[in-house]
Amino acid sequence: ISTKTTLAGFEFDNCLMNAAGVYCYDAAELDQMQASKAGTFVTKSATLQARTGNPEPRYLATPLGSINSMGLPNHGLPYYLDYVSQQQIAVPNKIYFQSITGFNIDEDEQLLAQITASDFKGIVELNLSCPNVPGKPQTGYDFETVERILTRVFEVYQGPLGIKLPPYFDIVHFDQMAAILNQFPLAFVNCVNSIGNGLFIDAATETVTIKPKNGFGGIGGDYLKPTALANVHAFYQRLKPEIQIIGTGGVKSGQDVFEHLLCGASMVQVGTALQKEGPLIFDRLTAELKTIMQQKGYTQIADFQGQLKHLD
Ligand SMILES: O=C(O)c1[nH]c(=O)[nH]c(=O)c1Cl
Repeated sequence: ISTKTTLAGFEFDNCLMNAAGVYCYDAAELDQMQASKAGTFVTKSATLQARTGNPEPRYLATPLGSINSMGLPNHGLPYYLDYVSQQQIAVPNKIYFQSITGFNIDEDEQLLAQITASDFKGIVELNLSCPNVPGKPQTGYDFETVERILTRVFEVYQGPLGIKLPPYFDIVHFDQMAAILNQFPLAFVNCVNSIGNGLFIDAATETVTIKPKNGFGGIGGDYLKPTALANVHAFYQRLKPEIQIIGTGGVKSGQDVFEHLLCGASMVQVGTALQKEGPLIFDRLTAELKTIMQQKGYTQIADFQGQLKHLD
């Protein structure tokens, strides 16, 4: 039974990896991802300059998930390009993901120019959905800007590239976004980022639980799964077949992985549960997924990927 997958023309030994932001801030965390059963890793979203991010506390694990307002803390793009360059030599024949996010279209272009000038051979994940930079809207909710950015991106960058989208909650938005995305040679669309600007409070102290933005932050975990599956399936149904789907959100069991694949995902990312359990989670999720596949008589992901049945 195989859990390997293909994305952007590359084969991965396992269809599981981290979600950007989790276990990917520095070399120590990325080394742990490299040593895990994950098929590959994506770096923390990198910006032109290193950032310390928002004041702490800025992350809280809750019984059903997590809330975060990290504020894009990262070492800057050169740091991650250097790390990936080393890994391309140390662990060759493996394709890595570099997540990037600019604060405007010119920064996106500069980030891509740096990647082009480097020896990076992997896949770019352009993050259009950070909900936690005070004063900055989530680009993914501004459809005209998304179209403008993608037009410029594909004028300047020739390598495999996909985007990380926020969750949408309206069928018309799925239709409108898909119509925009189908114009571009995207390798993938990653659905979804956290649900932006949720609020988790402590009734005992009558206080919010994270410091930035009066306690408002991105919501992950169990709360997110039905929305994540809907976004994966909605875009799977609407996008041209050349644009594959990465499924992210609410994954903490092999069944959750199976559900994302059934909805149309080709790769599945793990965030909140990885933060809680650590990289050994990939051993557990892979074993649980294989058990489910075996019980159903499947030997490879293609046997059931995207085959979610409707009630017609
Ligand atoms: O606060 C963050 O760093 C952050 N947090 C998220 O939940 N999603 C993102 O894309 C980012 Cl960039």
